[in-house]
Amino acid sequence: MLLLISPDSVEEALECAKAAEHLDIVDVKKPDEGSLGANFPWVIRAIRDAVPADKPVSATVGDVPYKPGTVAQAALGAAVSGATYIKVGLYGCTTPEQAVDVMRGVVRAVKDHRPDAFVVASGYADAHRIGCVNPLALPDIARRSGSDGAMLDTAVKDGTRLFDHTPPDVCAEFVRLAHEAGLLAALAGSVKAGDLGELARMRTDIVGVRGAVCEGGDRDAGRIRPELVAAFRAEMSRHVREHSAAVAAS
Ligand SMILES: O=C[C@H](O)COP(=O)(O)O
Repeated sequence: MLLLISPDSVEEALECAKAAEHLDIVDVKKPDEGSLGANFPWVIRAIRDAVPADKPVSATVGDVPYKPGTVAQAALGAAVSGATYIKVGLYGCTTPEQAVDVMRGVVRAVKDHRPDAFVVASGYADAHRIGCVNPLALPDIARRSGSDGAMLDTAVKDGTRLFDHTPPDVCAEFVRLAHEAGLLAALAGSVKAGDLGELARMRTDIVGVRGAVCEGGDRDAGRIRPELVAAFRAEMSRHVREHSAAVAAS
């Protein structure tokens, strides 16, 4: 299970860099522009320069509208700026067809520039609150568009969490469908250390967090702290080890 951490600035990325040994992916976003808010190209570039070269940088392209051309161009901007994971929040897509349209444009724009980049189609666990595509439609959207991964986050950061909207059995089905389609499955949404057992058992590939590694658990007012990243990682590794031992014993 990989750990993705989302700083909102170069300063926070430097805090992440202090905990580099405990994380796998540094994810650039701008939370004040939405759950998957896009940051400026120069911030992505500066964060790429600030974190160790062996840590991939991910960037969110935004909570995007159904405008395939606009989104493809934005995704290319993120890739040109140094991100190798490109995450697109399919906020304005109300049907799987619209979402596939958007993601096909993104895949082409990004992979023409950088074939080894990793494109992630992101939906929302609380899709019912915003009227976008259903969480379980995401793996097929990612597969049909040639994306590399499917992800769920929460659209509304109001204290409700991934499992409040998409219970563990539905998340497990999401992961199963993603794996069946040959994709990586990423889950986020105010995930806390107490969720890691479930996430390990369902064989989640990437867990994305911000609030849980910020001071006071506050993703807005709190800042990312390296010691919280280290503690979260330790808990994650413990659950992965326990799950592997249980599988080996069964
Ligand atoms: O991609 C991960 C998100 O930044 C998750 O943020 P959160 O844990 O504060 O919901």
